[in-house]
Amino acid sequence: MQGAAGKMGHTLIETILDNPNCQLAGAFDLPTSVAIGQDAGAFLGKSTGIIITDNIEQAIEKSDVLIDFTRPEGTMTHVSLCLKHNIKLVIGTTGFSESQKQTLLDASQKIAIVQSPNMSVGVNATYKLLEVASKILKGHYDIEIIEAHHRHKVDAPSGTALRMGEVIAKAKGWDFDQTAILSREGHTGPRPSEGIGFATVRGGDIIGDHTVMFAGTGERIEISHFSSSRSSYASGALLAAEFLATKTQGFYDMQDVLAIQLTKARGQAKSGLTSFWASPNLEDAAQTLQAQNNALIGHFAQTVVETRDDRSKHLDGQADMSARLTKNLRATLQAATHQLETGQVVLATIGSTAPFVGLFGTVWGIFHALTKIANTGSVAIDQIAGPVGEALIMTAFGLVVAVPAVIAYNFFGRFIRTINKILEAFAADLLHYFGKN
Ligand SMILES: NC(=O)C1=CN([C@@H]2O[C@H](COP(=O)(O)OP(=O)(O)OC[C@H]3O[C@@H](n4cnc5c(N)ncnc54)[C@H](OP(=O)(O)O)[C@@H]3O)[C@@H](O)[C@H]2O)C=CC1
Ligand SMILES: O=C(O)C1=N[C@H](C(=O)O)C[C@H](O)C1
Repeated sequence: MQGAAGKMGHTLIETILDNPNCQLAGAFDLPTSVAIGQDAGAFLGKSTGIIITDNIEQAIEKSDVLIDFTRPEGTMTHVSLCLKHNIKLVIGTTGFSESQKQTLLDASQKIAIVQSPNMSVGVNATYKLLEVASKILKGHYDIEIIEAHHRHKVDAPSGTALRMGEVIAKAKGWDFDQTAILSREGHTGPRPSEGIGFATVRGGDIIGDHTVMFAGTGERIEISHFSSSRSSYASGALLAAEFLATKTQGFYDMQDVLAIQLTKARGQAKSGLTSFWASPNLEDAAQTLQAQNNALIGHFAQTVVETRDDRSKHLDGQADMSARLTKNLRATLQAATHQLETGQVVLATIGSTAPFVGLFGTVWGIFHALTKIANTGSVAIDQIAGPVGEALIMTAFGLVVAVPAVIAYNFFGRFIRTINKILEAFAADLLHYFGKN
């Protein structure tokens, strides 16, 4: 964990300590930080045994993944260390220049990197809403993005606002660099119709608000996301770290990590099969799939190659090809399914817990109404209406959050089952073709 004493550093440490799948292996910060020498959990009153150090090499020694929420110049140093020690990287830092972005892309040829200006599930779902809105609002709707953050934020517009602009430009078929109006001042002239305007607000402790306005004639549509805690960024970063467990190299974003990109996975499954069966041999197939960044089908091809070449004297290597391939393909299939289901867990949790928030509200409101009646000894309507009204609002809130999550869960579930069927059939074909020799 780099930037361990920062705002995101603290939220991440807290989230890691609560996550049974992750372990804090090291924490470091700048030599000037007052936290150097302290236990990483000290701010929580906890002892983790991990001391915050300014010696990065020492801190990353025992790590699988480095999580970086710092500044672009810090990230550049961390990338070169990760390359040196072959460590995977989750990057939440924003504000990179074009050449810094290229450095990250180059590094991803050798190590696996997830980089996203916003790791929250909600913001990544919002990108999808923006894509749809941009496509269906075909008339004259001017697009403006307004973002607000705390007074300490150093980059503007926010990485999220810029990504929202890129998503919209892509959906519209516009060139983002040509259409983005990053700021306005003085005599600007009228607004161009093919333009994406940006406005930045900085103040107080605002965690992160983004609103995209589609302003038409006589009407306006707004799509907003408001963060009320940094924990959604932190849990997204940990999902990204888990996602990297099966990756050796490549450049990914949260759309790859979350189930939102299941459509992409289905496309990959179909196109990967075409490339695989069109290849002259297994090695070529594995190479083509790697070049296409098609890990989904690529892992299956790789499994067949590795099983065929396994000459080990362990029990594993002694069984006949059919038995070994069955076992290894089963493991590959399970890993692929687990990967596809990652985002499902988040949706299932939201869908199953949100109604309880509503139920809690109902119980709380009725309890208050009864307490008032008991204290005053009278049953006046104004004593009941307030608490029961609040109870109903809480109940409605629980349902408003849970219902879309359950719908999304079912929708993605159908997608996953379709992809699984494709992969199962492919695994059976591979066994049939390569299981004998
Ligand atoms: N992708 C996402 O979901 C999110 C991204 N962010 C991004 O993460 C970054 C950090 O945000 P936040 O935690 O709020 O910021 P903070 O300023 O609170 O924390 C940054 C930390 O990084 C340290 N740091 C600063 N410069 C360097 C450097 N050159 N090398 C190494 N470490 C350095 C700071 O040390 P010191 O304090 O001693 O200077 C501090 O500990 C920002 O770019 C922000 O935009 C934030 C939230 C969510
Ligand atoms: O600096 C922040 O705080 C945040 N930065 C990210 C960004 O620039 O988009 C993500 C989030 O909005 C919080």
